[in-house]
Amino acid sequence: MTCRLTTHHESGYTINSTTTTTNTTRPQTNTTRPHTTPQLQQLTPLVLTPLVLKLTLVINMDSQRKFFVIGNWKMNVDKSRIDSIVKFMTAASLDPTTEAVVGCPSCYLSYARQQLPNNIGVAAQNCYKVAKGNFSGEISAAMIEDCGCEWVILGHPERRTIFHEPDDLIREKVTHALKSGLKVVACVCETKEDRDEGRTWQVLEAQMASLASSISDWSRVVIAFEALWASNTGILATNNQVQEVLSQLRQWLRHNVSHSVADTTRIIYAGSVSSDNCQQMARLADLDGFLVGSAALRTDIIDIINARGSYVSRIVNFFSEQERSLKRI
Ligand SMILES: O=C[C@H](O)COP(=O)(O)O
Repeated sequence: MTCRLTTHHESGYTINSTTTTTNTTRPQTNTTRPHTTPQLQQLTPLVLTPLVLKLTLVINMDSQRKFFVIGNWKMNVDKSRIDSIVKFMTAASLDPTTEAVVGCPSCYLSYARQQLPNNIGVAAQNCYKVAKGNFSGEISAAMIEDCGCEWVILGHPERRTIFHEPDDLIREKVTHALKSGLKVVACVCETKEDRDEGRTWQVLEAQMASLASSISDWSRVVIAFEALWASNTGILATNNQVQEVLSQLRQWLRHNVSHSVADTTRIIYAGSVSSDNCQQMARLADLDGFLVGSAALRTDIIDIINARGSYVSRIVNFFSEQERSLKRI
């Protein structure tokens, strides 16, 4: 007998439990309890024990979208702070099923790359739209690669709001970065005014349309949505608010790019993500990771990198406990 149980969780995980027993028919005897259903009869210890012993849990970690966490240091580090962050990140046990990256100021890109192990990527926090020229104060995609880094964050909400970068400029930067071979964390965001005035989706849709027109290879792009009103304001976005936007972003990709891009593109959330809220959010169906600011400077980043793994561990532990209980019947 082969029994396949599939549970699809809101996180996007699928747990397949496959059990196999021999096909021998057990003779009916009077020892069968009269009030048990056929299903319960199957669960008698004699049958159950071999079943449970042969239980294999196959965790399909939605292999299409590897969990992605980027800790953005912004302008808050120097070499000594980088050293201390590197120390606690390298000492920790990081979930290998999460892709972990740090966002580093341009002057420390080489330094951070040299200090960090290869399982932690390094991203620049911005770059310009051309390879070289007279653009004082800017850096190019080629320079980022020359520093040994493979990621760049573009259209960060602070670039959009403080430095007034328009959609067109961000689009040109994304086009150039991808053409140069970098991978891009492309950000979209909403402000408090956008939300209060009910134009969240209108604003995000315009940003997405502009970005999408610049993206030729979606496999090298992660979309980051930031609720600016929930970043360092003391207000936290609820899980429902986050899931609602992420789901709309995925639907937008489905309708305007392709089903395959919608299914495979990672969409991550930013806005005061910390040790306290990351595990709850890691369960959201359309959430594939986090863009983290202030918590990336603290050991919180370890919990955040491990947030989805911890959720899976809890599910595995749950099944193990069930197995132990059934053995005790
Ligand atoms: O780059 C990170 C985002 O701006 C979020 O920052 P935060 O986690 O401090 O709110």
